[in-house]
Amino acid sequence: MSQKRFTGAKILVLGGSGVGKTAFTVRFITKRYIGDYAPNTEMLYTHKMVGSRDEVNLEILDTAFDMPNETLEKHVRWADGCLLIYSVTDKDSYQAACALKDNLFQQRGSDLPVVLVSNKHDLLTAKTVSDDEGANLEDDLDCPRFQISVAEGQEGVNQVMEELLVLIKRELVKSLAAPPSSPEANVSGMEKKSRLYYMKKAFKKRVVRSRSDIL
Ligand SMILES: Nc1nc2c(ncn2[C@@H]2O[C@H](COP(=O)(O)OP(=O)(O)OP(=O)(O)O)[C@@H](O)[C@H]2O)c(=O)[nH]1
Repeated sequence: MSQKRFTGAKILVLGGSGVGKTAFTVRFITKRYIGDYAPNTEMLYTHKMVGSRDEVNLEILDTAFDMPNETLEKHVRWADGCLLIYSVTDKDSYQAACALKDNLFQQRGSDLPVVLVSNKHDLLTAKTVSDDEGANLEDDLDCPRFQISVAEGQEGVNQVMEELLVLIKRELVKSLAAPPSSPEANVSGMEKKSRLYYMKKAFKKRVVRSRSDIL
């Protein structure tokens, strides 16, 4: 990402097997839904978004779910923002998203903008992931969640990308406003963020527990 102006961003697309990572990426870039994609392949796409005032160059990395851990870590370090996708018809993909969430937090604290995407909402009769489970993960990630169908429409895909770009821009502004710091200071800042995140989670759990004690 440019250090002074928002001219581009690196976007990581993560999620379990067959959740629609490629369908999402291809739909965003080409505005088409083909329906049949090469399974389990990693692909880096580049895409230029031309607005009324400026251009933004996007690199979008559509990942394969079964990548080695070192590859995942390298991708997470590379990214300016991340789409974490699960399928509402596939509980395993929800569990995979939960595991990926832990990985993102361990590496980047809360400084990596994430948008959670619950896909395949055209198949609600086959739904296996509840709204509460989706909301819990959204809460844990402290990020926006969109419920979409890549198959059925372009609008949800565009909204997801717009939101992620807003969050990435916000993170850029924040990093420009922060005083320059040493690499050591960065590490401890990140640890502080992770610690804060886990404290927040523990506090929430305690509040829920004491509420259920009262009831
Ligand atoms: N019904 C429905 N099918 C979808 C939707 N999005 C993707 N699919 C289908 O789900 C299958 C998997 O989609 P992909 O885009 O290949 O999923 P992926 O996450 O890239 O898969 P891997 O790379 O193999 O992990 C394909 O048959 C898609 O057509 C959706 O919103 N609704």
